Amino acid sequence: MENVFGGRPWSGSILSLVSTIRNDHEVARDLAVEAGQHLTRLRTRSGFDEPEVLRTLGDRVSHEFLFSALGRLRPSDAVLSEEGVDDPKRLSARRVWIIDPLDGTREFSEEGRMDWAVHVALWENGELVAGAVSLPAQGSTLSTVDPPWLPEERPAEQRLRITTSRTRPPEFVRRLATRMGAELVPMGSAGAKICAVLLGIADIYIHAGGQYEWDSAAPVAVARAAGLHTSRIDGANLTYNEADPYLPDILVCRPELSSMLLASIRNVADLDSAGPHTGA
Ligand SMILES: Nc1ncnc2c1ncn2[C@@H]1O[C@H](COP(=O)(O)O)[C@@H](OP(=O)(O)O)[C@H]1O
Ligand SMILES: [Mg+2]
Repeated sequence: MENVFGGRPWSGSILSLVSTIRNDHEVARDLAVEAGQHLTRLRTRSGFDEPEVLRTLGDRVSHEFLFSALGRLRPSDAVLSEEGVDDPKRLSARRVWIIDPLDGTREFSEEGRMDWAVHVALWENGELVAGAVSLPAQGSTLSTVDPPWLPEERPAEQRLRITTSRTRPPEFVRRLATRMGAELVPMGSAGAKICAVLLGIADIYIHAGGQYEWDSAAPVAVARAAGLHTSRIDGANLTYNEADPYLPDILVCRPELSSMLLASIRNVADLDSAGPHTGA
């Protein structure tokens, strides 16, 4: 029997067609993984003698791969990328991919560091609906295809671990950690830090003082799917695909810690505004 195009029966071609149709979760995961493979090859080929060149090439190679792959796989969707020109069409688009082609660019250019990531998220009608963070140097990818199980709750007597920027930790996070008797876990890359909370390496990620939507969209999509608390540090919702993609602060933590943390953050902020001698 011939098919409508006069060729051989369909069975083989349907199977191969089905295997190439991926849902949005799988697209996010597969693209994050493949971009990570490009970055790993680049790192091996280039070495670490010229970190600035490696950083520039890394941002560009990964952005170009992701941008063209999304153009092929999801031609009707808009893209907001850290490394791309901001296309105003995204503001009226129903679906927008928010990507950070290389998060933790500084760490990527330092030999031996494993705290850098590729972020791919999909925003649809006001919500993050899919996301993936690949950690190529750690050999792992966390995604909404199969969100990770949260690790066991830690016994109350154990010190909480707050992961924060390795190179620019906000001063108030240091004060918060001191007041709470918590330990700081410095690390590069917002994605790597949120994955550290997902994997039980830390309990809390806090940032303030500057960041953009692409730094957190994909890891927040995975964190929410896994059941973590995600918000601004004043407890407000994190919203994405805003006209201005600046999203300067974030709190990600195990859900049972969120009320206590938001109250502690408020206290530290109140003390800060009361005067420098009261803050420590
Ligand atoms: N004050 C600030 N202003 C703007 N971006 C910031 C920032 N602090 C951190 N970031 C961005 O957040 C990501 C994680 O930073 P950190 O490792 O210091 O925690 C980095 O993304 P990129 O590596 O994609 O540029 C970094 O540029
Ligand atoms: Mg980033």
